[in-house]
Amino acid sequence: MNFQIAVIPGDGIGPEIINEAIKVLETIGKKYHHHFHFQKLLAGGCAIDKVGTCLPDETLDLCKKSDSILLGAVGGPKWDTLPGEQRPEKALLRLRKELNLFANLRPALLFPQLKDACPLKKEIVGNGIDICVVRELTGGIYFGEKGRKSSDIMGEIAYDVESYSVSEIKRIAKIAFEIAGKRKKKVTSVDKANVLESSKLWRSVVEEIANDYPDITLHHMYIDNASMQLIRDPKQFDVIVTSNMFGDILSDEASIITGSIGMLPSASLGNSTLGMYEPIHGSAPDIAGKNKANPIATILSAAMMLRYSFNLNKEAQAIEDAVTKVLKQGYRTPDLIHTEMQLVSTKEMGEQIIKNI
Ligand SMILES: NC(=O)C1=CN([C@@H]2O[C@H](COP(=O)(O)OP(=O)(O)OC[C@H]3O[C@@H](n4cnc5c(N)ncnc54)[C@H](O)[C@@H]3O)[C@@H](O)[C@H]2O)C=CC1
Ligand SMILES: CC(C)CC(=O)C(=O)O
Ligand SMILES: [Mg+2]
Repeated sequence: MNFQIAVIPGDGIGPEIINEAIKVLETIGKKYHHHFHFQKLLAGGCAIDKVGTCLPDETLDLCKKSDSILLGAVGGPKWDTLPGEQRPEKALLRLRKELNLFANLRPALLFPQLKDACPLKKEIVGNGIDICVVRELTGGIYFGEKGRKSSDIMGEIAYDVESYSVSEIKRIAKIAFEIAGKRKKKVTSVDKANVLESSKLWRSVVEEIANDYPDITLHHMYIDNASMQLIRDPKQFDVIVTSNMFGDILSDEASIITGSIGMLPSASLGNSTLGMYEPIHGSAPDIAGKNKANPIATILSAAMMLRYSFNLNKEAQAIEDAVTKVLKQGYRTPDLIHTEMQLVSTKEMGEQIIKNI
């Protein structure tokens, strides 16, 4: 089969990790007789430098026309002083919004081979950690009204508004319950309903949706407690459903108990098969250009693309199995390294995964 993939390498480590994911997909294409056509597109800081805007119209158009999108990361210190609307990160927010990719799935899976890289005690980790964070992606505080005003009494004021509609909460809650139905049948909805009005609505709508899923257990948890429980006893979680900002933060926290932020992939989905797939991490300016970044999160994101956008389940599994084998063989990028392991670069990790497909 033929698939048109829009590729946005972006900034920092973006191009390095994307190159490895493309090579992995090409290998899968050859082995299973699919033709993946990659079209590299500009977005982020590199687009600002080249054409003066973080999301050129052409990029958005071609993304809309493609079968799926694979993205590295955008942003970096070079563009940090730009006003919010012009920053590279705005490209990402616009892509998510324009393509209506409201559901961000972030599976936090501790590979058994990485137990030594997990900072938690062995008795806490037990047989492993397997959590799916379902993050609302096109609403909440990242998209609310924002601005500056001045007050005679307080001086300059900056504000960002968090708001959620019933329909936005319903559609993300349904996705979380559907996913939980295929897993351990437990949803933890994370909010701050003891303080925030938007969270009170969130909680009541999630409860309403839960009535349609009688075999799924629903728990509510405040975000502050959830952040602590994730470290104290991560095994209590199956599916976590939460708002845009809480999900952003909690998934970075979840990533480190799987060994490294370089391990966590994501799928951003909407109502069609068009999805955007990207690692959960950013452009990692501190290691950019050094061939040190862990490409596994991006390669696993490519596997999610095969599964969710193209329905190529055995091909996705082949990538995931190859990652497991490489970890078993002891290959580690610097973020995962500990004693007795074979230190490899970004490129070498990609090559080892390809060898194992
Ligand atoms: N999806 C995206 O495009 C995102 C972009 N950003 C942007 O990225 C830039 C840097 O943000 P930071 O807060 O530093 O977060 P970051 O996720 O880029 O990096 C945080 C830490 O994790 C490490 N790290 C990240 N990915 C890694 C990988 N694959 N392998 C090994 N180590 C890795 C970095 O070296 C750094 O020490 C900012 O401009 C930020 O706005 C941040 C998050 C997501
Ligand atoms: C621009 C940010 C919202 C990106 C980010 O941190 C994320 O999606 O995880
Ligand atoms: Mg983030």
